[in-house]
Amino acid sequence: MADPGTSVTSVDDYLARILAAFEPLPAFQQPLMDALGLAVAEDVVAGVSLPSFDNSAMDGYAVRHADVVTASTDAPVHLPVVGEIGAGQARLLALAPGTAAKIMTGAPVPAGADSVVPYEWTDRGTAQVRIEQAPKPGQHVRPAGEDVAVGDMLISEGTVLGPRHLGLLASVGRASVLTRPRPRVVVISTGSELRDAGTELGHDSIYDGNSYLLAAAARAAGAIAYRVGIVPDQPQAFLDAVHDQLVRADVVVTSGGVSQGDFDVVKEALAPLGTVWFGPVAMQPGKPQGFGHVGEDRTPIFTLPGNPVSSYISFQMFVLPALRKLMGRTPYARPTVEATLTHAISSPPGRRQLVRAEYADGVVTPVGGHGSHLIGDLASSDALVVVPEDVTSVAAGEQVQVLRLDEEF
Ligand SMILES: Nc1nc2c(c(=O)[nH]1)N[C@H]1C(S)=C(S)[C@@H](COP(=O)(O)OP(=O)(O)OC[C@H]3O[C@@H](n4cnc5c(N)ncnc54)[C@H](O)[C@@H]3O)O[C@H]1N2
Ligand code: MOO
Repeated sequence: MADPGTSVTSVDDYLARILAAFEPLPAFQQPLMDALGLAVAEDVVAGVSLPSFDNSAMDGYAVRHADVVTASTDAPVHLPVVGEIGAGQARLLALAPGTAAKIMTGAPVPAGADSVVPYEWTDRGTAQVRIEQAPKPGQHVRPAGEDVAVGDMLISEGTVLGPRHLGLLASVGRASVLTRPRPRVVVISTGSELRDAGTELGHDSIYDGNSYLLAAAARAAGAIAYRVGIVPDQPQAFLDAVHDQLVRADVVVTSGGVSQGDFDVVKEALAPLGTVWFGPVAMQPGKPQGFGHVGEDRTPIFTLPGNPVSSYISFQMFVLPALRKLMGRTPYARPTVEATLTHAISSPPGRRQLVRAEYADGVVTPVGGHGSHLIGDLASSDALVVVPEDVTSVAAGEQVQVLRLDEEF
């Protein structure tokens, strides 16, 4: 992708070229709490069974079913109590016929016992117990291996680990799990007109929304985001900022400075390197794009357009799939869902248009105007209607494909 492009590249070709430039990050054993939200890179097989020994489901008395089978309120059975077994205090290993042992929930059922009588069916005796109701054979005993057997497949490769998976991993004794790390994404905004939120604005300056927008999108995608903030329209300052950041970057994302202007700093600084492709992509918003590699380690760099909506949509279309590939998460690109369009849309021929919209229950409503500067409208939307390249108008009531922006996938 070193040659500067002149002809328009299709969205699909551009994405395919980008994805071909990424391989999943190498996986390593990470402590469980660090693995939350990461894709597991191994098939996890149970090394122990769960429960790992027969244990009591109730506080009560471990007995042999045959000894208490006749017990009733009118004809209670009396048994001598020969010991007490608390969870984690397995002193009594075997129970002789005709005896009972106090047992607590979770404690191992002694050999010889096969059932547990809950306290509520007894007089809670300590030397001798009066039993007024018989358990069924095996009742209130949780047998070893009932839940998980040694060798069971617990979690298959590629699963994104959530709280329940981590609980299971810890329950089978795993302190760490093979997972791919979160990619580190450095986000840089370019533009001499930019000021950081919370500072004074001049008469011709604007607040830098993009570095927050993109860093937050990277974090929401599961990456670690470093928001470097603003770099002015000076090629050397830009190159210095990029090179300063490479040490902590798996991916660099910039915004601004990639179209046809006289101060398009990103293009001016990177084009001479010959390692970054710049060109128009057949998409609206987000026509001017750039992607390539910088620095000794050939760190991937996405140079997104500066208009906030273009920047965000470019992230969704190209950066997000690349980050997911690095993380070993599939599918790479956000899937579409079908919905009924409430209002007609027109679209330029030859470009895939992504229309800001609100989605609810299979119905999608366009939000605001087409302008790529309308970040207010962007924030009010939660979906993008995809109008294909060869479609120039869609009528109200037609079925369309929609990208739901806040959906996990
Ligand atoms: N003669 C042409 N002009 C433009 C073309 C074109 O084909 N020919 N393409 C337009 C399109 S489409 C887009 S998109 C923009 C992209 O321009 P740049 O990537 O060079 O971005 P800038 O010029 O730096 O900024 C564009 C716009 O966005 C505002 N901006 C930039 N950074 C931020 C930020 N961090 N936070 C908030 N807003 C930002 C900036 O002030 C400009 O208003 O080019 C068109 N022009
Ligand atoms: O194609 Mo630019 O990305 O909108 O306004």
